Amino acid sequence: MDFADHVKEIERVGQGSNTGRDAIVVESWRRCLDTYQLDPAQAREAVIVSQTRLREHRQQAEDLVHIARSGLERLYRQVAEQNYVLLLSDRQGVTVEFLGDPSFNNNLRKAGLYLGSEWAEPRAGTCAVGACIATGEALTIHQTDHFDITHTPLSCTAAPIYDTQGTLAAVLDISLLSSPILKASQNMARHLVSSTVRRIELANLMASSRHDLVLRFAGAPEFLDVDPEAAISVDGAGRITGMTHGGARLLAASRGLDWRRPELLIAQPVTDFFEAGLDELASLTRASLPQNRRIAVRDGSTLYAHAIEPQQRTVSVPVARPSRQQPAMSSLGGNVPAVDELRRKVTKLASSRLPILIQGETGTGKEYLARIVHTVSGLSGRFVAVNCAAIPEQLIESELFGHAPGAFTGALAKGRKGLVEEAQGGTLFLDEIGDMPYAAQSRLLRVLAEGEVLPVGGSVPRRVDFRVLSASHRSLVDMVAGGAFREDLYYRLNAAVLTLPPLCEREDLPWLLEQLLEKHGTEGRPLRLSGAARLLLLHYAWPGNIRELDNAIAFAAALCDDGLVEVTDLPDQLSGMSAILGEDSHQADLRAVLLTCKGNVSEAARRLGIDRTTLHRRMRRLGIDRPH
Ligand SMILES: Nc1ncnc2c1ncn2[C@@H]1O[C@H](COP(=O)(O)OP(=O)(O)OP(=O)(O)O)[C@@H](O)[C@H]1O
Repeated sequence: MDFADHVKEIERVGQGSNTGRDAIVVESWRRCLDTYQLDPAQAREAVIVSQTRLREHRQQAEDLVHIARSGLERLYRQVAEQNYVLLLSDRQGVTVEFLGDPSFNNNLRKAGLYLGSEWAEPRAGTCAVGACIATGEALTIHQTDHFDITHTPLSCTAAPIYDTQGTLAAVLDISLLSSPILKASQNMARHLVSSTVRRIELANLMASSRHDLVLRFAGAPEFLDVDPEAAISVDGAGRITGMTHGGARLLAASRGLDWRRPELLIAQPVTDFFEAGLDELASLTRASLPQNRRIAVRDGSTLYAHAIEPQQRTVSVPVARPSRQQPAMSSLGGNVPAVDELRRKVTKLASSRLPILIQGETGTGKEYLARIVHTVSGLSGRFVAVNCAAIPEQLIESELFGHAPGAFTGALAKGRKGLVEEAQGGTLFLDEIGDMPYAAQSRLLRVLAEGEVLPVGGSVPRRVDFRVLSASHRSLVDMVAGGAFREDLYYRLNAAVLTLPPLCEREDLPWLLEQLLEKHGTEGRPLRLSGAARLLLLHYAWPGNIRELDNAIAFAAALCDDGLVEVTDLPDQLSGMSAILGEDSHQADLRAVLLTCKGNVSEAARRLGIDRTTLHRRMRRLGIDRPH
């Protein structure tokens, strides 16, 4: 379909004709024409917000992104081979998290599939994120369903993420730059996105309901403990305090209410919706088999339920908030030779103020190490981290070096300091330095060589004094050879090199695991692992390195009962492995305990808190022999 036909079709729909599009598309086109007064004949470039606004949006979405990350990364791994990119946008439609193949960066950025792109309907016209925000439904906006001709090559599928109070909090989207003609090709994508959202909402509800009883529901007992469809939280007085979107729909359906009106559900007595008292609901714990945990809903249907007791906590700490403290040298790793060697190097280099290039795959802890270097160096200024890949190309110079008064139309009249000056007396950490555009590389080189920064549009340089650390997961040497990275800048940045190994090579994995169990536990009470969960965590290949491990533990912390992480609380890519091990989790748990006790049944029974006869009976039932 060419441009003129596309505009004509939108105009016909605006005049009330039916052109065979889905109702959801027709309604969005009408909103674009009537409410936002957009002109289909005028193509608009994708809008990318400034780095400063992006930072604000990301900060607001931080908790959610942290909880969502494990789900996002898993989804991305499932779809990346088909060339999908993944966006998480906040409720204003601003992309706050992005996962995509960096080799397509330029095309993706142009298409608006990037960090900071703004996808609200009034800005971008009909698109999946915008229509999802407007309707609250999961949907696909395929090619010419888009209002704006700029976006018609794309096929985008999005699902809303609701917070525990039933308000739309974010949108998860997967998009293709080019796609098969048929819209039906995206049905699987919708299914994948929706199930990821379900798990993210469940993790979010678990993380925010530590004092409340959580009830999870499924239509079939087999899925209850592994992939519940809905969940709600209930306080000690039996009132509903939170819900996943599935939970909202379930509650609303049980009384013939509208799920879009969460105020009719939140704070209502749970007994209004189920044929059961609070005590009865609270008794539906894992102590009884899933098939015995049936519960009658007020609309006459039957569900299976799983009650998770509130966790006893004295201080309320949001479990999902990442620590903002500067890590100390001791937190670099366990006492193994490779880490000791790294520690020795860091101690020597930290006080020298030499520029250090930190190398390592993504998620190996490059920024974490940079923070340690900053702590150890004792510099009095701030640690300022800049992700060069996240700043749109046209803004990178003004973000880094600031701009002089009136340098841009619409820019602040007073001018603004850049991030380089914010690092005055401290450390500037340039992450993904390989993504810095060539022109900005030249300016950075001048700053480093002369100790002066010249703001964009300015004529008077200002003196700066800071330590520069940089990192890249790409090989800068190759980039220099290919002419994409300035050789002279490369030599300025890598006066010294620190290399972080991938997680699968780290001998201190058990130590790291303990740190993260402590980090994601409640105050003074680290998370605990079942034997099988520990085995899986120690044997998994960890393609995503420490970040993936960190996310997996954050995810498990949100899902687990009473601080004990079992196999079913781990992200799917791990819990799936238990089938590979060929054992159910009880069997693997017992086996692990027996192994650690070197087959001593009395000791194993003591650790499990049961007597020896019971342990022998369980071993017989599960077909386990004593290890020799
Ligand atoms: N030694 C460590 N101990 C505990 N947590 C760590 C350690 N190293 C890294 N982490 C955690 O792992 C996660 C990833 O670390 P970081 O962001 O530093 O990785 P990165 O290599 O900079 O990633 P990217 O290449 O994507 O920028 C963070 O949540 C960080 O807190």
